Amino acid sequence: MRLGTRPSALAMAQARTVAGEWERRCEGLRVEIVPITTSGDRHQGIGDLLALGGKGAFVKEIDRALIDGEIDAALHCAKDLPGDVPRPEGVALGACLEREDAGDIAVFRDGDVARTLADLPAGARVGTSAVRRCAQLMQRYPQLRFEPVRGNVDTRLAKLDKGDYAAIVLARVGLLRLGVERVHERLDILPAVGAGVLVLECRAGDRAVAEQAERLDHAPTRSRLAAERALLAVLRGSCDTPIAGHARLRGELELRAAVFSRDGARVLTASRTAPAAEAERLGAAVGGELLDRGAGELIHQA
Ligand SMILES: NCc1[nH]cc(CCC(=O)O)c1CC(=O)O
Repeated sequence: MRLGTRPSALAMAQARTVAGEWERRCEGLRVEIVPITTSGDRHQGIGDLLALGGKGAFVKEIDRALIDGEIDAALHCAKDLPGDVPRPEGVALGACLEREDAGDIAVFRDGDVARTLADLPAGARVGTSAVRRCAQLMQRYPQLRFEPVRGNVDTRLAKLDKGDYAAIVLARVGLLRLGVERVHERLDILPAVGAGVLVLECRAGDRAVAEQAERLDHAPTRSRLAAERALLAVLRGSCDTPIAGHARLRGELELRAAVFSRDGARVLTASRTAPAAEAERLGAAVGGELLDRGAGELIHQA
């Protein structure tokens, strides 16, 4: 089984874990990891991603390799799958792996006295790329300067240690998967759609791989992700839209979502519940409600 993924340290660590788990669950299976450089990996400068046409930049080359038969399966962070365009026709969802932590954290320099964002002096620079994070944090910490920081998780940590920033905001799961222990604060902000979920994709119509992929599937995560991605599709969210969405499953599926202005001064929130079997409809309903209340204008302005 040739499993394609990005060559970043995080993607490779994720792929090694998933490959091991897959081999354990499928007798006789051997998984070979195939690193595939995407345009997103080649262009790590600020603004480059937008020029490349959004988040699809991290998946396009891998989609192509899958469709062309160079790999049999692909591993992606659900968060990196574009929300405004459907997945290509030749690509099918094989498995949603069980969700880990969906939360965001602020990471501080080792040895620094600051251990929370509230500890930082006024004017301190905090590196965070996602507009969703900036919008929510600027309102709570108006004394701090939130500035874009791009690059892989390891690159961002290096920029923190070099002194470019007093703190950086990252996905908690990134550090967990890399096995990196750092001084950090958990942030109580609404997560990104798909945060902390890995998806395994296969070629549409490839029964053999689909059957093996099923062994890795976690049905509750699949429902939660379906609701979140339906929300994103209705809102036509891409990499640079300040949208948050997080579904929980406690008997029923509950989806909470928010759309922000770039500075976070304006916020629209919505939340609804539905049976897990109606995940897509739930996502569409929450998205529809936000659009009715003016989310389209907020997203357009952002
Ligand atoms: N923006 C890139 C990205 N895409 C997915 C993750 C984290 C892993 C995940 O959520 O599965 C990250 C790093 C981050 O946001 O700090």
